[in-house]
Amino acid sequence: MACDIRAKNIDVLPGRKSPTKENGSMKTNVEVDADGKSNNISVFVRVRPLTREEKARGEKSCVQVLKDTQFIKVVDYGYGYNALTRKFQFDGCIGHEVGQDQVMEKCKVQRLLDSVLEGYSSAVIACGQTGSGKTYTMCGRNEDRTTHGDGLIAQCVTYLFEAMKKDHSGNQRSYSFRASYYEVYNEQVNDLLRLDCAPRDVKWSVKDGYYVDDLLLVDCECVDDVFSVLNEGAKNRKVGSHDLNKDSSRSHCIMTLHVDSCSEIGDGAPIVRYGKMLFVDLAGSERLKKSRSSGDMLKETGNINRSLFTLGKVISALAEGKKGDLVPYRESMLTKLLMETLGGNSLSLMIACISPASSVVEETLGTLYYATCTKTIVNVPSINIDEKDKVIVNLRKEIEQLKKENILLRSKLGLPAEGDIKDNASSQPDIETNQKQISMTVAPFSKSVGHVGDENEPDFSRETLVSNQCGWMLDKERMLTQLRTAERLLCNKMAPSAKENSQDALQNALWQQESKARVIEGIENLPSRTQSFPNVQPLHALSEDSYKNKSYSISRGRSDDVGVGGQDRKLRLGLVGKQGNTSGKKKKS
Ligand SMILES: Nc1ncnc2c1ncn2[C@@H]1O[C@H](COP(=O)(O)OP(=O)(O)OP(=O)(O)O)[C@@H](O)[C@H]1O
Repeated sequence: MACDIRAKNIDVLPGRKSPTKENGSMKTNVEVDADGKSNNISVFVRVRPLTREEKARGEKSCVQVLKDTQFIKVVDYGYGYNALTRKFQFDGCIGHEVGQDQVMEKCKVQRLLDSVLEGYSSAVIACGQTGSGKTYTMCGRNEDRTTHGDGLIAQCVTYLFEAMKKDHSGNQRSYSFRASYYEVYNEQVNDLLRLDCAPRDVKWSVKDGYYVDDLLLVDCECVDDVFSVLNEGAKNRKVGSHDLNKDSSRSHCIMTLHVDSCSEIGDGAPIVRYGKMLFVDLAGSERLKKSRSSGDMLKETGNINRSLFTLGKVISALAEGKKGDLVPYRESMLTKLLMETLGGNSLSLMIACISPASSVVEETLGTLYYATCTKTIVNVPSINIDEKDKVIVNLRKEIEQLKKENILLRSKLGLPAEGDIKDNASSQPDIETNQKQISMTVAPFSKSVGHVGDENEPDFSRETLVSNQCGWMLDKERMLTQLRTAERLLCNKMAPSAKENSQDALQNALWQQESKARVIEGIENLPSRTQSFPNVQPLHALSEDSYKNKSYSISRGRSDDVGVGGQDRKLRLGLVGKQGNTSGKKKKS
């Protein structure tokens, strides 16, 4: 393994770096998590009990979870009387006495699932040597591999569906749920839900990074639909038998749940968020001397160990703070597909599974060093949202900010509260009338900001400020109306020409916002009477045409080109699925 924390000879391994915005962001268009969520990858350790065979061989347990459950102690008896003890610290350690039903809570997976409903990408990765309990943790006890078992995936799916039902966000939301399941086997990607097709291609896009092309995405309307997907995948994944595990996974398996949520805030356009939950069950590293794999399994073991070695290199590079091309993601298929999860924009959690058997203490220590490196990796979680929606969300925030500023200015100027002015489209003539009345009231004192009343002397009289403030207020009302119209048009998916109009309206609103921000900035920084007056112009001094003739650029989202192929197919399990890439965003009609 590439990570050389062992060389530093640290017994209790170091704490976390404080989250930084710069570390490891894969995307440039991310919205940084504003809720103060921890951005480090969380790492938990799970120790399985000794198996019947191990007990029969007289194996001793060399692992102990300490009382406060953040520390774990490993005793290496290989040194005879001078047994070497090493202590590690993680977010949590789960002893062999802890049952399946407590794993989700102990590992604080709910936090990740709630984030998925908010539109974040999250991931749970199970790692560890062969036979350490990764598949058991993720999929549960499914000896015949036909039931979903009581593993973490099943519990998470149940939680997600219950949370969607409750919809405790308070917003009116509708959700759509889709699932895919694939494996990375001998550096090839196989769709576990369609065995009849050739290995899938892994492609790259600037916005989504690496993704599996043309993967079957199954629409799931209830928990049982997802369990059917789980069972189908579990049946089809490559499994082999060797001395360390009779049901050993020969591939890395990734199950993805896509949770798209559509929320309507106020009377504005609905905002679509693309949440995603990844469950990664890695194949275990194995020593041929101990596993005694043979035949085809030799090649599989070679590929598993090679890809895990690259994963170790990636983790090690990220832990050292390396970025960009210095992180060797491209060296294996597995690390390409985990790019978002390790050092990307996902909320990630690793469960390092270990065996307590003293005969595999070296492998156990290896897993714990690996996990220690991982906990120093900082991700930059972001909500997955279309560019168009992002513009709307940002405009809404800006409007809220301007409203607050408006209230403040009004209270300073002793003006009545804002509610007196109607703000819907039908009130447009009223606004005009209001404007006239206000202009008449303040006419004797009215001078525009930027106009110099007396040759060199700018007019800072209270009346001028009142006049300007009134003008800006009316502009704001008009902007709000335009923005709402634009939102409504976008929302109603109008004809292309109408879309153009709505785009214009949105652009106008944007431009007016910018101008207004400049004007407000101007008044906030009013110079003293002896200084020259800032070169600003009140918004109402500009005609509609003057800003319509300007050219503006608004970047459009890629929602049209990252999509799910439209062709419906019947799964063997009787569910209707759609082909698509793992980015999972729905293609717009
Ligand atoms: N926490 C646990 N409690 C009881 N039994 C467990 C536990 N964890 C694992 N086991 C048992 O240990 C054996 C190996 O587990 P599992 O197949 O999940 O290992 P794995 O890490 O997925 O191995 P591989 O990498 O070879 O696929 C299984 O028989 C499983 O039932």
